[in-house]
Amino acid sequence: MPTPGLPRLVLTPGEPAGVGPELVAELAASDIEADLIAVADPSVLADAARSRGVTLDLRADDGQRRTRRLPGELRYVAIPVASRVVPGVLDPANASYVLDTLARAADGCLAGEFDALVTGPVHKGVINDAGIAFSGHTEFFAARAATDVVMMLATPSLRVALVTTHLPLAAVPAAITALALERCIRILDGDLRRHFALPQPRILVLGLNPHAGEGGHIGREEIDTIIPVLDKLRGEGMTLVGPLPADTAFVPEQLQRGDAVLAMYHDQGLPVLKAQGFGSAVNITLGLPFIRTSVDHGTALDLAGRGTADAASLVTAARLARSLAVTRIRA
Ligand SMILES: NC(=O)c1ccc[n+]([C@@H]2O[C@H](COP(=O)([O-])OP(=O)(O)OC[C@H]3O[C@@H](n4cnc5c(N)ncnc54)[C@H](O)[C@@H]3O)[C@@H](O)[C@H]2O)c1
Ligand SMILES: N[C@H](C(=O)O)[C@H](O)COP(=O)(O)O
Repeated sequence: MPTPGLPRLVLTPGEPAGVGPELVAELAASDIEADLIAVADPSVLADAARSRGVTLDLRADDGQRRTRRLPGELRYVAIPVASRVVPGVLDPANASYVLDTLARAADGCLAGEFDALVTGPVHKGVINDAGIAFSGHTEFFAARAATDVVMMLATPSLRVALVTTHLPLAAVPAAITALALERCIRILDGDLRRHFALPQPRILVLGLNPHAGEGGHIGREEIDTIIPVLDKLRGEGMTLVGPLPADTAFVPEQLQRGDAVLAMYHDQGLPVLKAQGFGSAVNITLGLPFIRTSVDHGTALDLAGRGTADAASLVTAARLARSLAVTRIRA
């Protein structure tokens, strides 16, 4: 079979004052077998590489698929920042720049220009401070691709997916509707089969309330919404365990029963995953028509420009994106 060449991974460094640009430089210095194309201001990448002590060979992307990339080679699609970047100092003037990089990268994936997207961390607060409503990459790409998605974070031994993502805790119960839960489980089940070679995924579904509602005495969402959806989908052949009390669902004996945990909200599932694997976990958006992986950490403004931030999560995210892209290209 003729080799199609290297997979083309598009990278968005995220918040320019955060650690994202220097981590992209570090990734580019690695020997990952993929072409790397950053959508960014090339001067931000060059400054970040210098601060990291990394030598980059930066060139504009010509759209061609290459068969070889040497460590240090990084292509770029240029988008200029609006305001000079000072590491560690947020500037709302650059919020549109960040979103423009996400939009360009996603559109390139949708058009087949790139094989997968790997994102660095954005600062949600500064984008909102600039007057632009934004709750996260996951929601942004879902809107861009006009599809439903599911956020899942993974370490080598734990996968945690979320029914709801970035919304106030007070808004969570109303967001867990039968429709939303059913859509979420269908996407999770389907993408675990498609991308993770699990022919019959076993999903551990958490309850919303303490003790999964204690038979209705500590909340009724399990009885009124979650159990009926699980029963319906089990009837279609899915393997769904639960709803489980969240406090004991992550003990090793329980985790052995499943391939992924489905948490009802962000801080029900992610603290456990990050306590186990912070810095080397990957965030994957399921349900998109393109592959998107991301770091498990934020902008780490306290570390920006120092050259000490750990690139492990970005490197792991890029390796997973590459592997998923190669599988897709060969299929
Ligand atoms: N993938 C993303 O886009 C993403 C993920 C999480 C948080 N965020 C955003 O990042 C911003 C800051 O969030 P936060 O302060 O809660 O989390 P954070 O991950 O930026 O920082 C938490 C702690 O972890 C450390 N840390 C983070 N990344 C590190 C790395 N690569 N190497 C070493 N140490 C690292 C930081 O120094 C800090 O002490 C927020 O706006 C948040 O929304 C973005
Ligand atoms: N919820 C993610 C986390 O805590 O790691 C993070 O905020 C990034 O989410 P997006 O990929 O949707 O920006």
